[in-house]
Amino acid sequence: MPVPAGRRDSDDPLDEVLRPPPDETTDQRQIRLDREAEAKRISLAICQYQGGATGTEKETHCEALIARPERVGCVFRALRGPRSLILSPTGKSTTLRQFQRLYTPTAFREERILWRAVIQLNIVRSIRIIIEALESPVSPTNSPFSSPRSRARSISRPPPLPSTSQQPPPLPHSEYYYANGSGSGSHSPGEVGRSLPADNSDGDIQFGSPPRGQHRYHQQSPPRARHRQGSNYQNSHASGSRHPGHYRAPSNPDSEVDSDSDFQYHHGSPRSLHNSNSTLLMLNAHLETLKQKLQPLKHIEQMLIAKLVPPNEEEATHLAAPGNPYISSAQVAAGPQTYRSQEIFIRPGPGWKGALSRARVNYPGFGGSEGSSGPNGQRPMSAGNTGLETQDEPQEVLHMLKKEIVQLWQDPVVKEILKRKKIKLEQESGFFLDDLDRVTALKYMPSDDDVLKARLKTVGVSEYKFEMEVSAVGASPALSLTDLLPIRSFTWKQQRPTWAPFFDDVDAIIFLAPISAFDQVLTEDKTVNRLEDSVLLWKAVCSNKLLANVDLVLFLNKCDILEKKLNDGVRLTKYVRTYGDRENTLDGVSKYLRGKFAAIHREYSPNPRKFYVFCTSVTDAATTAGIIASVRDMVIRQHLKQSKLL
Ligand SMILES: Nc1nc2c(ncn2[C@@H]2O[C@H](COP(=O)(O)OP(=O)(O)OP(=O)(O)O)[C@@H](O)[C@H]2O)c(=O)[nH]1
Ligand SMILES: [Mg+2]
Repeated sequence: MPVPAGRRDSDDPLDEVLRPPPDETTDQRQIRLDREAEAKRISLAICQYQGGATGTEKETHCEALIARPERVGCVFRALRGPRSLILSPTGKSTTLRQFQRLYTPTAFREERILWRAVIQLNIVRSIRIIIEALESPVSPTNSPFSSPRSRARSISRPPPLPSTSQQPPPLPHSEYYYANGSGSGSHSPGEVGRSLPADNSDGDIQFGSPPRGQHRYHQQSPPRARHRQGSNYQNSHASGSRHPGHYRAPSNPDSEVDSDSDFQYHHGSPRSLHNSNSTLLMLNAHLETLKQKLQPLKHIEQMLIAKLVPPNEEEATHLAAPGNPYISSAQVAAGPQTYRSQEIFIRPGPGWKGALSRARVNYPGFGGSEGSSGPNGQRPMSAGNTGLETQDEPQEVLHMLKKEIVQLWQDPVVKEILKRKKIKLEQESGFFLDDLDRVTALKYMPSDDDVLKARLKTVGVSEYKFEMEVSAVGASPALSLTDLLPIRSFTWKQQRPTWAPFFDDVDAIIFLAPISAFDQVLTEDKTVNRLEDSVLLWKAVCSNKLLANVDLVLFLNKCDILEKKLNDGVRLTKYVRTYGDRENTLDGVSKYLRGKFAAIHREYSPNPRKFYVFCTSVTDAATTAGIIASVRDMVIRQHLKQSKLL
């Protein structure tokens, strides 16, 4: 029996839904056919990409898509698109930038100039941290935390909730659509590691830790240099004092804690380091002069903050204590804080970029004879006009002070003090002091890697919808990614009810565990090892019933920093007792941790589900592109499966 036009001879119940309406007009028919053609194009694009890979699973997937393009079109258009959530204490925004690089390479390239202000701010921050370190005394003793001699604590016992009555404010939610454009992107499938080493079959992992409540704060007289008049860098708060109120700021946030902390000379005695720091600063007139010369950076910092924070934002400074975005600058002002314990933050979304674009046109000379301004005085965002010619005072000042910045950073006394204070700027976010020649050049244009390395804290929940640029290679359907607040294992329970709506309809969770942080403690609770916190959080995510059917993608992140640390001789076993005497290499450590995380997933997941794990350095554009493409594929595949189309 012939099948009527627009009908399919099938007993598939979806055909009923997809069938064109019997009273379809010619115009409606045309619209439908156009949509189907577009859906087919997208499907084929996915398959072209996937066709580049091997594996029957992918081939089957492609065949299924090609066989039913109109159905796929229905999913992409009528239903919600693929969605995933990024959960992590750190690395979320960088991962989002990687997705942007892949999906909208032209937009990514055009926005690079806007990141110059962030990089300038990162440089200024590094300098101010150094100066603060010079001005504050060095604590003679350190926490015994993580000593091999301290007692071991199993991660199965969660840390107590912090004694805070502060409630998070309502979470702002914004949606950010990356516009279509033209450009290209390439990607290759990354490794999906599901095999586990036999000796890592259980999730038991033990960290060294001090007895609870043992925090030592040392209030010392500030060195005389801090009281010099005229220094804009004076910090009126003694570093390391106990903080009133809810927030207990450590004396040395983000510091690594090492029980073998005694200061030792390795290369003889540089200058006069044998006495106290105040003596040191007094004797070191050279550093004092440098400090004075670098004073304009304070003004530059204020300028940059004003540029980055949209004018309609209430908070003028947006200084937040790390890990605790709810500490406002007003609260910060009320209690002693070190400069280092605070960080500029922005709300997620395009706001700050808009503010920055507008700020650029306010510079004298811009939009004049160069003819570079757009129709409304806006700087046109085209690759041809990058804004590099625009007068940029912060860049000029950094360029002018490059020599002094280099001298400060390379000064042996500075190096020793930083070492003594366990401040490893080169391992911290937004570190550009080793690239000063390049990044302080007057016509400096940030590279892709610079944009990924730049640090700009975001506070709030944001959903980003990535739509592939038309000409991007390997086009795929729009993908939504939600960036949640920075989370800690102890805030998970508190904030989970607020996040529950975001868990709904999610196809995958991308979880980033910064495994390089095995020798660091949380800023909020110096008794909790950062790796331990990630493990606890992972356990909570795996066991969450709302997420029981959601695929999990685990990024064991910051492998580049991990490798450097291991090569520097920092031993994992000192902090993770269960590591025993295994090889202290990137390969050994990542295999071990991969096994532990996988075992927790197996043990705690309410239902069986897919689990993918990658060792990543998400700041590395080259290695991450393939992984991101694979993740995108998985999310799309899971989405189709959830929609019962695969
Ligand atoms: N070296 C290195 N740096 C990384 C890696 N991943 C992230 N970073 C850096 O770590 C810093 C923090 O990363 P973000 O992506 O801003 O972290 P986030 O999760 O968005 O943090 P919040 O905005 O505070 O919630 C950035 O400067 C990144 O460049 C990595 O794999 N290697
Ligand atoms: Mg962020």
